[in-house]
Amino acid sequence: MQNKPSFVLRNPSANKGTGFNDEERNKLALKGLLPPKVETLQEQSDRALSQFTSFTNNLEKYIFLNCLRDRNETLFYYLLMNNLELMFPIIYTPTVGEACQKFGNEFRFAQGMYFATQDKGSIRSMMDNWPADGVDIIVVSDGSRILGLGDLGTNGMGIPVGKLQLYVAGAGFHPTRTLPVIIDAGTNTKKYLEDKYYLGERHTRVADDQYYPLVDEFLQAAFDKWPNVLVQFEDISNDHCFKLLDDYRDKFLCFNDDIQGTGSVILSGFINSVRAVQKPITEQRMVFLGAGSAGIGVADCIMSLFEEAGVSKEQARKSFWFVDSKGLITTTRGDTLTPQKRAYAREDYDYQLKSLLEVVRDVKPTALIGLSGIGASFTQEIIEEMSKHVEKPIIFALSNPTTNAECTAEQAYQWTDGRCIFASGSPFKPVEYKNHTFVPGQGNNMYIFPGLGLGAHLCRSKHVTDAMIITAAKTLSKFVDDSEVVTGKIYPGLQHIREISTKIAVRVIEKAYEEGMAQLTPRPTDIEAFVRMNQYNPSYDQKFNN
Ligand SMILES: NC(=O)C1=CN([C@@H]2O[C@H](COP(=O)(O)OP(=O)(O)OC[C@H]3O[C@@H](n4cnc5c(N)ncnc54)[C@H](OP(=O)(O)O)[C@@H]3O)[C@@H](O)[C@H]2O)C=CC1
Ligand SMILES: CC(=O)C(=O)O
Ligand SMILES: [Mg+2]
Repeated sequence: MQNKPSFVLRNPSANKGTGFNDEERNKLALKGLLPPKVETLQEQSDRALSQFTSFTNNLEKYIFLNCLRDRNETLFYYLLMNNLELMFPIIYTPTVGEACQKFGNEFRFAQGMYFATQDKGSIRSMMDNWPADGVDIIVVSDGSRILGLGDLGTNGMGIPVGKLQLYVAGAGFHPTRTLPVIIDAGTNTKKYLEDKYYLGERHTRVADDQYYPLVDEFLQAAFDKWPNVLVQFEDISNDHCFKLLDDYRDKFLCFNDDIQGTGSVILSGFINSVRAVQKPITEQRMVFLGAGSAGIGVADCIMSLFEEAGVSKEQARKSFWFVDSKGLITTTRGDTLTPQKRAYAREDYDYQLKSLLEVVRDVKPTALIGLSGIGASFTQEIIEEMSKHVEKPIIFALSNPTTNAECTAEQAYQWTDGRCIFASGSPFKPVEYKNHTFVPGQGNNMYIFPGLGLGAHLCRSKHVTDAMIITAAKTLSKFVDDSEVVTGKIYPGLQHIREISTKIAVRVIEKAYEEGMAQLTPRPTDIEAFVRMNQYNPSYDQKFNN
């Protein structure tokens, strides 16, 4: 079967289905294997869209799209790129969360690679099994913190798969050169260990003395096999993700999306919020609910605004209040803080504040940033309390998926009487309130990582630096003009993601040359043209050079 030319119909990267023309059908011995009509990509896409919309259930839509991708990659990306706003919430948050939770039950075919504890010592040779010629980008998770849904073990594979689909549609990585990876170090979620359909190794998570060598072997193998690859760490619990980033960020081309990608996208939203409320960063009092990878990553990025305003780090830290599962993080709380929390722990509290409401009463924040994974934690009482003291409250309910959002868009607009600047991690529909339509922004790292990754990869950057993360944020913020910002719009529409990613990639490449990180020589004379030339666009006559 594999040797027959008609096998092309079973190869998603080569398959055109009814798009094969008569000449191709003759040459590839496809005559009789397809219905007579030769269709254009647009005609195929119209049919696929009508099939997609016929499903009433989002998980079925997710399965439909992934099965389509497995049949005809070009058609899948063509459809996706022409229906971004309709389909991103399916292949990505929120539906991807449900798909991960039900991964074992809904499994149909394998995507990506799995490296489990039993594979220790063999990872490099296993990589030779990957069928594609080369790999430019890997998204790797160990499934330990999937969105706000907790430890899903190998069920987390939906996240690297979805993020890479965004890398292709959003930035233009070539689909055949992307590799989703799960490091299977076990799961501590009893439900999955007892689920007969669970597909991972059936044991609790291994200890650090097994975990770190496993990840190290994976990284060494990946960079040995694909020296120009970029590795994105994704949804890895905070007991490991900070150390992994510290250990490898100056060794390999890699970054952590939840720390740095989220930091960048929320910095961008914050830059525009400051424009919208017309109060400088130095007058902002920010309360964070959640001091994990995302919360700390965001604060570290927002710190750059203080630095630019000439404020010392020590002084700037006084504008941040962090609340975790034990309450306000202070140096006097009596527990041992991680280095990341210690950096933002308040030194000026000789009393303890246990709840977010108490903190909001005490601090009178101008901005409330939710990265806790705890749905509905911004209650009416909390938001109304905040609104008493600030004309235009900045409310970011950033946890994913939608069920884990700290509040909904509708609640935020209603409880602030339409005065807030609102963003969420998963999309909310526009809200009608008092004869006004409010369009909530989606503060999600999907606006950053595709362009950041493309830029860093194309110029063969040695590493991903903080300056690149900040540049990406600023580039994104400029996609919203002053007339939009005054209406409370802080993020551009998703339909512009290609253009945004292209500009981010250009700025990242420029930064990489400025910092001496770019290894591509000679430097392209026209960087934007160089980026555009290397972007994948789904078409049946696509010629790809990289
Ligand atoms: N919009 C976006 O682009 C992104 C959104 N996210 C979302 O942010 C959320 C958090 O992600 P991440 O930071 O990586 O997760 P972490 O597990 O690293 O951090 C979660 C934080 O929330 C705190 N927390 C948990 N429960 C409570 C509670 N009841 N009250 C107060 N604080 C609590 C934890 O406290 P403690 O430290 O005490 O355990 C911890 O500090 C997820 O839902 C994720 O989907 C993440 C990345 C990007
Ligand atoms: C968006 C994302 O990366 C997360 O929720 O983890
Ligand atoms: Mg994530």
